[in-house]
Amino acid sequence: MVGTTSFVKKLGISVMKVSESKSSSWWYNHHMRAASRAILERIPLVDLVLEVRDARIPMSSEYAQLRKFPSSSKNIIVLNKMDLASHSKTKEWMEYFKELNYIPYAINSHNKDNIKEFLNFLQARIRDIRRSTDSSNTQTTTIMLVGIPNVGKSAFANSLHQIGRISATEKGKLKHATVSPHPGETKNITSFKIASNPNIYILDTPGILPPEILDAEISSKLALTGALIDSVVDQSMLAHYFLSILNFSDEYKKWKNISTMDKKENQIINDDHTQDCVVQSVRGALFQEIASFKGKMKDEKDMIQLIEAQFTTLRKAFNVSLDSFEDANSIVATKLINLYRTGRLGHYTLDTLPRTCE
Ligand SMILES: Nc1nc2c(ncn2[C@@H]2O[C@H](COP(=O)(O)OP(=O)(O)OP(=O)(O)O)[C@@H](O)[C@H]2O)c(=O)[nH]1
Repeated sequence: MVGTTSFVKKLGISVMKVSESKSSSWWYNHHMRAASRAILERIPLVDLVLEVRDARIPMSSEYAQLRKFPSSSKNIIVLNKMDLASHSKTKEWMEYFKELNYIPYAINSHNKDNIKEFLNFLQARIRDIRRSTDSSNTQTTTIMLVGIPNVGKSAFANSLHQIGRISATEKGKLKHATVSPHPGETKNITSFKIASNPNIYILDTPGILPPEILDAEISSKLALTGALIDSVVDQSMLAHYFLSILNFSDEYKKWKNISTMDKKENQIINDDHTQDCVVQSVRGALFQEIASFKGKMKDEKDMIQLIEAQFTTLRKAFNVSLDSFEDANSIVATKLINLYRTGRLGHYTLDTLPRTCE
């Protein structure tokens, strides 16, 4: 992955639509400004801040506004969506954050056991804070979740609320945060009880981005992981970006057996359009294109040729048969990105650890 970073820069891939990239701060509307102000006002008042980041981009998903506060033992970095990131890279990132005196914790918000372990860790942490601040008699602790859009704050808040040790009536059958694959769905700060005696409340907050993101590579990573609304992103360029990452990785090598299936089986896959069969078909198509590639990955022209060949094969794999080349490519791109975002095309950590940068 180290080589990909500079290569993607060389390719000059810009995933932002031209009309959008011209206007600065296009995502920072007055809702986000107001929410950002409300969050910043509350941070000094809460007992603990959980900064939720996306484990696939542990650095690029930083909640930059937290830098306005002195680094504090109150802050924990939650690397959510660990199920979508490279397991070994997540471990390395955890070590890196520990070296910087942060408290990192990797999690999959959809995994009950993970959430139970996290709750135990959280309660131990709260006991420590109470002891050190001489507030052991305090009956209520308030924790705030902060983060950029779509990192899974609401899914995390819901899971903590559902699994937390509180009575069934307190769980309030109807109370849950809005979870959505689209960024910017959380509009207000909402409180959820996650433990009783002593009480712990968690505040779910709207996702906030910095007013400007000047680095094209960071915006590509934010777009690919779903932190930016898709309407401002060129889906075809985003798919190019993803394919360049995939082609440089080792993930596709696991799909070798799919591509060696005999033609009859391939035919069945192409006729069957259940999600699993489409995924197999896509993996096989991507592997085959890379396996038959004669050029050099590090050569920009060769890489672009490979990606274009992959787009053509993917039209078949996704069963897209439109006459217009642009429409077909944009459908392929959208479908490909969806598969990546649900983890069906491998596990990638897109950020490179600072000490291993080229
Ligand atoms: N695979 C996986 N998906 C997750 C995880 N946590 C959340 N998601 C998914 O990520 C998407 C975004 O989750 P949300 O909880 O709505 O994210 P948010 O940070 O509250 O988003 P905003 O409203 O933009 O602030 C949803 O489709 C969730 O189901 C996780 O640990 N693993």
